[in-house]
Amino acid sequence: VTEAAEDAQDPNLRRDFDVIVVGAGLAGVTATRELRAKGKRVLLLEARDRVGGRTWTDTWNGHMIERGGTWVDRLQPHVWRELNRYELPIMADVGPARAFMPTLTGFQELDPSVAYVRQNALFTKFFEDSTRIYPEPFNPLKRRDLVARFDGFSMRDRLDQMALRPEDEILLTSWTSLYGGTSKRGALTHIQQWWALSGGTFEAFHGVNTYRPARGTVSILNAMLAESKPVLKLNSPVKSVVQNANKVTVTTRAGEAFTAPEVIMAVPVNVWRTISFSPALPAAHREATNVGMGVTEERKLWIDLANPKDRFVAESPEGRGDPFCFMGRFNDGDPVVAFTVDTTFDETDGNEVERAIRKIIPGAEVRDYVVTNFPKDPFALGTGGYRQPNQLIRLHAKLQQPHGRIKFAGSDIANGWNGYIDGAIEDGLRVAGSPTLSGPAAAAASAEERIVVPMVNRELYRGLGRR
Ligand SMILES: Cc1cc2nc3c(=O)[nH]c(=O)nc-3n(C[C@H](O)[C@H](O)[C@H](O)COP(=O)(O)OP(=O)(O)OC[C@H]3O[C@@H](n4cnc5c(N)ncnc54)[C@H](O)[C@@H]3O)c2cc1C
Repeated sequence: VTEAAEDAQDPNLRRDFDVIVVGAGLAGVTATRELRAKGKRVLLLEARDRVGGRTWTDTWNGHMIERGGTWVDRLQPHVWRELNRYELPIMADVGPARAFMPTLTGFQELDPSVAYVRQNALFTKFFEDSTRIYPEPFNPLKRRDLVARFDGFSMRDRLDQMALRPEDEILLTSWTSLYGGTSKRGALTHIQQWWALSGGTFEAFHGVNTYRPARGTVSILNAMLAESKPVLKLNSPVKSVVQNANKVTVTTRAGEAFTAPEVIMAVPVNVWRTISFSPALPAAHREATNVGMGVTEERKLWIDLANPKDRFVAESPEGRGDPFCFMGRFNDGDPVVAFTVDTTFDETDGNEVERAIRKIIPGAEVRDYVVTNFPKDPFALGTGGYRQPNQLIRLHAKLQQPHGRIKFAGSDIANGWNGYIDGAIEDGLRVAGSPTLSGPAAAAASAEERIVVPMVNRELYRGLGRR
């Protein structure tokens, strides 16, 4: 059968492709679009019945909710460029009217701008070396020598080194635990790089959690897929990937086999260990997937609170038995979003959930809630990527290396906003051989103005509050 004759066939019946992309998250879909633009015949295999992976726009009790990744920002040039390219509208959270912040004995209610000023000073000190060790923040190993000095540090080590007054330290550990799973597990260099990517200011570091696609993160994926029209097979979890000198055979759990000279694995690092590779993965890849790169503690809840009904934010310190490190309602009428990394907390028990919120806000009343547990999901096995101490220098560059005919992609191994939507898109570009953005190119993408950007006041808590 000639290639032209094959192309005339229904592409859904093809078994042989130029590239097989495994995983239809933002990295896999970005890579697919780029390869389609280069004229490649691409098969995109996705385990779930939906695209998007660790982003998941859903409807719950009449609300559009994001069960995974949500916020995007101008400082994240890869996603910003996509929003502009497809003219996808964004919205800004209005932000909280009240802040519940931890004290040594409980919580106090503060004006959000007061909480913001306090945290600003503490975060700025926490991050004081960050822009120096990351002079080119999209190139994490540019100053390998400087980064090496911090590579073994956890965020807990940094807190210990700062020797803060206890009442100050507890204003930081909601964040260091949320991002790392625990402050001890999370590498200091990872969050330092995010700070450098934010330009080294608290306004921007906090502010990257302000805007979100008004039609959901799924609107980015749908726009990319509509443009590139790959052969997409949902409900097709890949079981094995076998390569020989000429081609790779990818077999699904249902026993369907497909071949291509090149395969892109755009599944989470933590999932690699559940797929059989022949020959076996290189040592660095095996280590990464066995130790884990996606945070394995985090669960995200959307809560219908009958009381209070207003906009608020609440933060809890690590290790004190207050399970929701971060929660809040940022728009009138929205449900409350809450994150927990407390592995002793049973978020499936509604009484426990209500009790935990009442410790912060007496009289809180839970009407209903929904939990998303990506760490328990076999196709995620974790939430956003976040390295552990000593992983950056030892593993990062190696994980981007191909294994024969197999390439790897994903936010978990991205150079820039690793652990974010932007990192997934960046890494999808990289693996497809398309240019990624840094330096002046990143600045130009961030300056794009084809979409309307609601004005926010970045001097308020979480950079919010309309001007
Ligand atoms: C709770 C939570 C909150 C977050 N908040 C933010 C935020 O506000 N802003 C932000 O920028 N980022 C956020 N992130 C991070 C962001 O969502 C991720 O970094 C990004 O979506 C990862 O994209 P990816 O393509 O690298 O991986 P994934 O989205 O995980 O895509 C991998 C795909 O591979 C598929 N797959 C897995 N195994 C197989 C298999 N065996 N066969 C076939 N397919 C398979 C999966 O189903 C999935 O579709 C958050 C993440 C979580 C979980």
